[in-house]
Amino acid sequence: MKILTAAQIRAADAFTIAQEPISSLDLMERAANAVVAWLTQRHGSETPFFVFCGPGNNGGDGLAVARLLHQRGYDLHVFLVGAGPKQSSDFTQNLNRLPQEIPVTPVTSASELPTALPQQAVALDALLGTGLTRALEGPFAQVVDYLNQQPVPLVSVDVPSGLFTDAATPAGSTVVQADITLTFEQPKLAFVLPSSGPNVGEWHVLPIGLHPDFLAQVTSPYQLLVPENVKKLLRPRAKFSHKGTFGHALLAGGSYGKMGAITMSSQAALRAGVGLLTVQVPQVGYNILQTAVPEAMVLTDEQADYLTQFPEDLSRYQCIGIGPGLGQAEASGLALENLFRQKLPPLVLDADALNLVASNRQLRQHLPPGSILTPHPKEFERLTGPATSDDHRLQLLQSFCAEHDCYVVLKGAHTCIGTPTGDFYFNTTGNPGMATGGTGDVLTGILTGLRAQGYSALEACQLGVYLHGLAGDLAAEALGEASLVASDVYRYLGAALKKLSQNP
Ligand SMILES: NC(=O)C1=CN([C@@H]2O[C@H](COP(=O)(O)OP(=O)(O)OC[C@H]3O[C@@H](n4cnc5c(N)ncnc54)[C@H](OP(=O)(O)O)[C@@H]3O)[C@@H](O)[C@H]2O)[C@@H](O)CC1
Ligand SMILES: Nc1ncnc2c1ncn2[C@@H]1O[C@H](COP(=O)(O)OP(=O)(O)O)[C@@H](O)[C@H]1O
Ligand SMILES: [K+]
Repeated sequence: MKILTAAQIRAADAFTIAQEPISSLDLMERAANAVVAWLTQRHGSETPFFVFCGPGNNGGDGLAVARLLHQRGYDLHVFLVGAGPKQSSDFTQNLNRLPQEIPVTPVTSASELPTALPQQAVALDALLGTGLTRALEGPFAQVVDYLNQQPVPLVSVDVPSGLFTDAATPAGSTVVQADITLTFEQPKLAFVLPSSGPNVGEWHVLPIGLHPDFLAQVTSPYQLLVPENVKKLLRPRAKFSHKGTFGHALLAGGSYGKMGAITMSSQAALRAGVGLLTVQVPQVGYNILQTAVPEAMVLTDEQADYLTQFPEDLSRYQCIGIGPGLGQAEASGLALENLFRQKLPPLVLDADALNLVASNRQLRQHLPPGSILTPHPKEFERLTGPATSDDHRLQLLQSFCAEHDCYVVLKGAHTCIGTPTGDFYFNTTGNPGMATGGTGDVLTGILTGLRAQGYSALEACQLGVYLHGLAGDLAAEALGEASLVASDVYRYLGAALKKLSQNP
């Protein structure tokens, strides 16, 4: 699913109005109906709604929602902020359509608001949407400060008011802290970035029938990984296939005290469906691997505690994953330098392999093209230098991927896959239960296992990142977020694969 800018959404709106055709007022009605359907499914008519409307079409949505909720027997109170000469015509028409029984209070300062909203109420933020042009001040800022302090669920229509959707929101400005955001047709870039995402709360995309021709032809470098698209990448296992059909992966890593990392990567590669797995570990890891992962073959280094070499014959492997638990011994760095000089199958580089690359210019310059790198933000900034904002981080991601012709899986709440072509894919699965040591090692194993099966680098990234998060979600559903540990993620990988393949 594409992520569009505010200008593209306005163009989609205009195209739909002209081509469907539909009046802008009726399009607003469709949007309001979608919001009302969502709200009434979750809140019975005993819930009073307090609806805060700005002067533009976002406020117009709020007024239409108020009318439709009233028709369904809900108690409402509407507050108007900034209405006047600038109000949009659809706002005015919806204000005129508002039944007289609904109390309407124009607000010019916070002192005109109730001391506190009743605890059983829901507040609806329809102050400003994608038409925001500057940081909030005056009555808008006062009302938003007030809303952020109320002990009631706060639901934003389209966008939390005060949040810039496709540019950085000025530091220190007032922004709605939504519990829920009901956004129209397409998610906004600000929803998936770490500095603005927390304001959005849980978000849901409500289709409002924007014209499919426009959505098909509009281009955006930003996409969301959604099950309908990711599912298409899955390759069924043919009846007459055998273990050779599904590739032979090599995982290399582990060091004294860090054998768990490579052990979990190994489990994950197997659960991702690889045909054969060999694991190269220092001698200290031999018994551990053979006991914990009996399905894997194990090669040992001549060193006891860390890796100093890679197997001589690499031609038998379809992918090599390097890094989990590797450590940063100088000899491991030298082994990596030697490796990068050879003709190689596709690589997945993680953790200390990335730290070694970051600290060694030789390695950085000879990064094999087509490699997949899986840094968390700190590892990423070791590779590129510090990012000053979310936008800057995306720029760094784009230039790093282009310069090194590689794929970077920048891990986070919405993991972002950067590509050499400049396209970005944001993940939609995963949960805070996955913020626990070792879940990244599991991802490395999944990516290595998929790449070895013949998925392209981009396919492996999309499928692997999505499935990893989905496995985490299924694990959290069964066990709760706090107790989730990394090994649960590979234990639920089979269930995630099954769920994705059965997605309608
Ligand atoms: N296709 C879709 O997705 C559909 C979208 N729809 C809805 O339309 C919304 C977009 O509506 P919109 O363009 O009228 O903009 P909106 O956000 O209401 O505000 C504009 C007004 O606010 C003002 N203003 C701006 N910044 C300000 C500030 N800081 N402080 C104070 N004022 C400020 C600005 O005036 P300015 O002073 O900038 O000239 C102008 O008067 C969208 O989010 C969705 O809810 C649906 O109805 C149907 C289909
Ligand atoms: N809040 C969150 N929501 C979704 N996914 C998360 C969240 N926190 C962490 N994750 C995921 O968990 C993994 C953590 O990886 P990483 O930081 O490398 O951990 P480790 O090095 O301990 O293995 C990443 O895939 C990341 O996307
Ligand atoms: K809003």
